[in-house]
Amino acid sequence: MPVDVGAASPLPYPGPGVAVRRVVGLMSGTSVDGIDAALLRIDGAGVRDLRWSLEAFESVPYAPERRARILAALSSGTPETLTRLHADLGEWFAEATLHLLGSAGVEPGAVSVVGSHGQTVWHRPPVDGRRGATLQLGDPATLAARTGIDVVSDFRSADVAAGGQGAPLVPWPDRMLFSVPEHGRVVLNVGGMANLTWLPPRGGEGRVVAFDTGPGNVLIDHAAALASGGTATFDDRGHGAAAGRVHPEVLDDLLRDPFFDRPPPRSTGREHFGPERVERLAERLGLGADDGSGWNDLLATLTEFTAVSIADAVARWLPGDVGDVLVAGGGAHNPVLVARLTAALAERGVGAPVRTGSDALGLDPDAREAAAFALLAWAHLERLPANLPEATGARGPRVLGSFTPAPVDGDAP
Ligand SMILES: Nc1ncnc2c1ncn2[C@@H]1O[C@H](COP(=O)(O)OP(=O)(O)OP(=O)(O)O)[C@@H](O)[C@H]1O
Ligand SMILES: CC(=O)N[C@H]1[C@@H]2OC[C@@H](O2)[C@@H](O)[C@@H]1O[C@H](C)C(=O)O
Repeated sequence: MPVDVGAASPLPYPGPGVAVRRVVGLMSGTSVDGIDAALLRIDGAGVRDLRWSLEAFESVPYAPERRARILAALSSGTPETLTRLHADLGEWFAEATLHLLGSAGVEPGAVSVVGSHGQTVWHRPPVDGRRGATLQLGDPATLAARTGIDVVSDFRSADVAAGGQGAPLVPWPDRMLFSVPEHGRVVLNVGGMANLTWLPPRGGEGRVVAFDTGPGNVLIDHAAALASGGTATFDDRGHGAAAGRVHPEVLDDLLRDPFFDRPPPRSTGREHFGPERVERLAERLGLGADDGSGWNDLLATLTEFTAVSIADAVARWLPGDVGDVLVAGGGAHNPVLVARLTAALAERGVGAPVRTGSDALGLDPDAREAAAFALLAWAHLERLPANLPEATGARGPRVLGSFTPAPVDGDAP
């Protein structure tokens, strides 16, 4: 797919570049459901004549004990458990990369670089003049050693060091992947958190607007886990929510969160919208282990909360025409959430079609973030700044990521 992203690199292009690259992108998101791995083929050396195609994609779910370890480390990790997890995630990311390449029949030697987002442990945006801080785990040296491929990781720190939020970072790839000349559009990710990118029509005036809307599936997931005694990790296709009734007063309280009044740039994470909130709500509603319909009401309330907070953000903060809303991320698999979002948008005067699926996006919606980190790694190799300061609040454009070379003589275990 040819793209013209409109903005040339503000930095000098360093050299002739490499005409065709294969690049792997890895994402372990705030849902902690698994590792998404995408293999992109990128043709062209500069940003203006870039062509790309998704050659392979795999989502490798975390085994329950691995997921439990990550969640425990995120909520109450010690220096030791976090350090061990950093090393182990490096091994797991390498496994996922080699598995992806094996399935695609591509030799590691044919891959230029792996762009590895890592697992966010903590994300503190800048507030009241205090700088932000963010940390993603997943040792890049281990990943480079096991795969024999150079790695770009730690994508958020340069933006944070420049006074930015360090998130969202998908807007730059989004502009390449999804903008169209005919109309403006919203690309929405409903993962653990939810974030959106508003793209002005390609080639026209207007700046990209992007920010975190608030929670995605994180609260719904935790309610589903509590409701099932730990056997479920999400509300499959929204069945629980569909069977429940919204608690209007709980919904109002949730929507009163000051985060929603904060204008962009803004970002958030599990530190703010996390499982503890659900535990407090379950206590407030007096939900016991066998209270099936009570849990369904909570699932309905949290699903409504997620949908309404996204629709409010679209209606409140976007500057221009919304021709359509493309939904990516795991939330696209929840028809109840998508239906509630469509209705909430219409209630706010946004009648744009809400579209899910590969036909709408032009690639597998579950692959969007992993593909984005492949493009961000490519941008690093090309020395292209890839944060959008208007989205993150950074003082200026920055080349994102840290480079870890693979050992020259290989180092497989
Ligand atoms: N069949 C389904 N029914 C309902 N929800 C689903 C289904 N499949 C996936 N999901 C939801 O999608 C979530 C995973 O989404 P995704 O992989 O996009 O999140 P992530 O990348 O971890 O998050 P983030 O984008 O915030 O980093 C699951 O935790 C679940 O809530
Ligand atoms: C700190 C962090 O990991 N943030 C994630 C999270 O998941 C969704 C939303 O919150 C987004 O801001 C971000 O990820 C995407 C990939 C981004 O940076 O664009």
